[in-house]
Amino acid sequence: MLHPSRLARLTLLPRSLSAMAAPPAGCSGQARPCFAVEGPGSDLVCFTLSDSEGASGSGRPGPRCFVPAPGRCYSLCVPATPSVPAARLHRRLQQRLRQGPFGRCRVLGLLCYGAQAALEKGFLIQDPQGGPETERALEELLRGLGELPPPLGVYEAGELGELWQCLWALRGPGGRELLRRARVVAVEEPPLHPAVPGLRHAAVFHSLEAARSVVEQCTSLIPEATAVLDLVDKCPKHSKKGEFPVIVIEGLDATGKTTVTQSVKDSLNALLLRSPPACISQWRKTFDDEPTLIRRAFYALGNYIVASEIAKASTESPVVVDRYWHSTAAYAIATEISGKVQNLPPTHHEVYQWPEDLLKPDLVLLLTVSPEERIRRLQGRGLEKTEEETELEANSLFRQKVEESYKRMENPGCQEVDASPSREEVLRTVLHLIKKHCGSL
Ligand SMILES: Nc1ncnc2c1ncn2[C@@H]1O[C@H](COP(=O)(O)OP(=O)(O)O)[C@@H](O)[C@H]1O
Ligand SMILES: Nc1ccn([C@@H]2O[C@H](COP(=O)(O)OP(=O)(O)O)[C@@H](O)[C@H]2O)c(=O)n1
Repeated sequence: MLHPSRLARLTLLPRSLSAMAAPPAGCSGQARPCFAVEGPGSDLVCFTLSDSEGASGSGRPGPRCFVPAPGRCYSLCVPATPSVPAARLHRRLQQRLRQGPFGRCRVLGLLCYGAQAALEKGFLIQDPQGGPETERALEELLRGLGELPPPLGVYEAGELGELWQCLWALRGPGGRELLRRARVVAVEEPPLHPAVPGLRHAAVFHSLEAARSVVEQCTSLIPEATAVLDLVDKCPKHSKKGEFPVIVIEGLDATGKTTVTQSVKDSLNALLLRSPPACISQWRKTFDDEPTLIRRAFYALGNYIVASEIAKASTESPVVVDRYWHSTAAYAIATEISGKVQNLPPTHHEVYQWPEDLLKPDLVLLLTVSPEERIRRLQGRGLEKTEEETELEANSLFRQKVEESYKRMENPGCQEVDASPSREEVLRTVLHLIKKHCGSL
């Protein structure tokens, strides 16, 4: 359970995060918070709250589709502060909303700007049947979080067809207080996806220290976190590359990375490494089940461990690496940015830049195949699919966002290789590029 004093602290944003707290341009100047509902389609549906009474008040009519007639609609949000307790609270709510009385509801991701324009993350819960059960269950869920539970938003249609939000603070056993009642008014989708400004704090880590401090916050909650930190701390800091070339192979699952890295290893007499490294692979499942903040910090630390392995190995032979920082960043960006490819951070954005303290490879090759060929290869391989792989298959938008994020990476960027031809031809192309970029081997 989250201690109330901790919950209160979560609402205070550190100064460095003030940029992340700014409401999107489409919502600036609004006294009331803005909301953006994510999915299930590729568009964000954005709305804000207005003081004006009645259906003829300012702004476009509220997004009525939120409240399924004759059903009801609710929202709950928690601070998006990139802290382990906040991330775990969000995850806990997400898991609870998949169970029991919420089974009949549609649950959509919600991003909003709360007090002092601080970004909050939460859920819009659409109950198609209405009735008191869902509201009762939500209250119970929130009260179970401690003495200062996040408020509950209840949406209802007015007599003139307008949409209202009532925000309730839950007090004492069974008590509640109306914090505000305001009209819901649709606004334009902001030019920048609301999750973009926070990416560098919540999902894409640009220094060992940033990732390390997240995993350090987990040591009392996740026993494996201490073991990961022990391994990281044993690695020399600021590893430097040896004289032999270091080649990274990136790409979506089943694009041929394992096949190519193995053949390059044999052809060049190279050492083959992979990220995450074998020494932390046994804890992958544990961290994959954690919220983004923790999961991505784990993979980021894996890259620093691999960096020290690369540094050592590249003094003796060429090194080929199966996935590295670009994978960690591209998957993190694609999972955090909902909706269409256009919602990704713009090209040259800071999230696409290589971390200054991480050993840089000489060459990064991005293997690409058509979605159809990828699925054929996945099926041919016949291995059990991970949750993320299943999502990739189901969600071609997600796949496009991962691939586009890879392509936007800079310093070093990824050089694309069409991996659709035969294994032999792909290997020839890859060896040719290595020779061109890294000289004679
Ligand atoms: N060029 C290729 N043509 C046809 N099949 C390929 C080719 N490269 C790899 N495969 C097959 O596709 C599947 C996925 O390849 P793999 O190297 O395991 O991809 P990844 O490591 O990127 O997940 C494997 O069954 C592999 O044998
Ligand atoms: N360097 C890395 C490697 C993997 N990952 C994560 O691990 C997943 C893929 O790993 P995997 O071992 O299944 O990769 P393949 O076997 O498909 O090459 C991605 O979806 C990423 O979420 C990461 O974040 N950073």
